[in-house]
Amino acid sequence: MTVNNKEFERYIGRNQISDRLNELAGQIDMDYAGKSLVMLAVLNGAFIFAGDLIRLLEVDAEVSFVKLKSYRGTASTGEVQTLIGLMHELKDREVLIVEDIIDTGRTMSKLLEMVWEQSPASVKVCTLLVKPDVFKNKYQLDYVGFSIPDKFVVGYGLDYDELGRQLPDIYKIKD
Ligand SMILES: O=P(O)(O)OC[C@H]1O[C@H](OP(=O)(O)OP(=O)(O)O)[C@H](O)[C@@H]1O
Ligand SMILES: Nc1nc2[nH]cnc2c(=O)[nH]1
Repeated sequence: MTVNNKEFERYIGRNQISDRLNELAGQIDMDYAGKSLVMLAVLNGAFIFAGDLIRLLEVDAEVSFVKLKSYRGTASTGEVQTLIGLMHELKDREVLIVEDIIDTGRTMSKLLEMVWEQSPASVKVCTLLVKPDVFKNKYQLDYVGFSIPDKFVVGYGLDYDELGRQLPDIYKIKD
């Protein structure tokens, strides 16, 4: 499979993603039983994951978005830009941040600071993917779909220079 002239191979299939989402939704429903949450999804990459996950939840869930950007091509720029900031009243709310991937952890670190400034009742992080060799457990991740090696991935919302987001499976770059 080619995206923008780079070769990728299938890595996590749609059925595996779907099974894992059901498990994550079950855990979230249990943890937030009797409460309502605000799902804060990080654009662009998390739009598909957040859309699929929210439809599996039984607890009351509002949805809100921020748009942050740090990647260019297949590498982090080291700088996290806020393209759309927080729009939702988060004071005293139970906030569940939803990301497609945590790599260096810089994007999430910046977002956690932005969210805690709003005095929410609680903040938890749900990410579909994490690269533990890069992230090195810098802070707590409450819900993780899959831990993956330090390889660039696309599909299921994740892009390579904006292409590949529409792929239903997740692909990793060929060595
Ligand atoms: O842990 P980090 O090293 O900060 O990387 C993770 C971030 O990188 C990706 O976003 P990207 O900057 O590619 O923007 P996009 O979501 O619009 O594709 C991804 O969606 C995360 O937000
Ligand atoms: N598409 C994509 N975006 C990322 N952002 C941080 N890591 C990655 C990755 O492996 N793939």
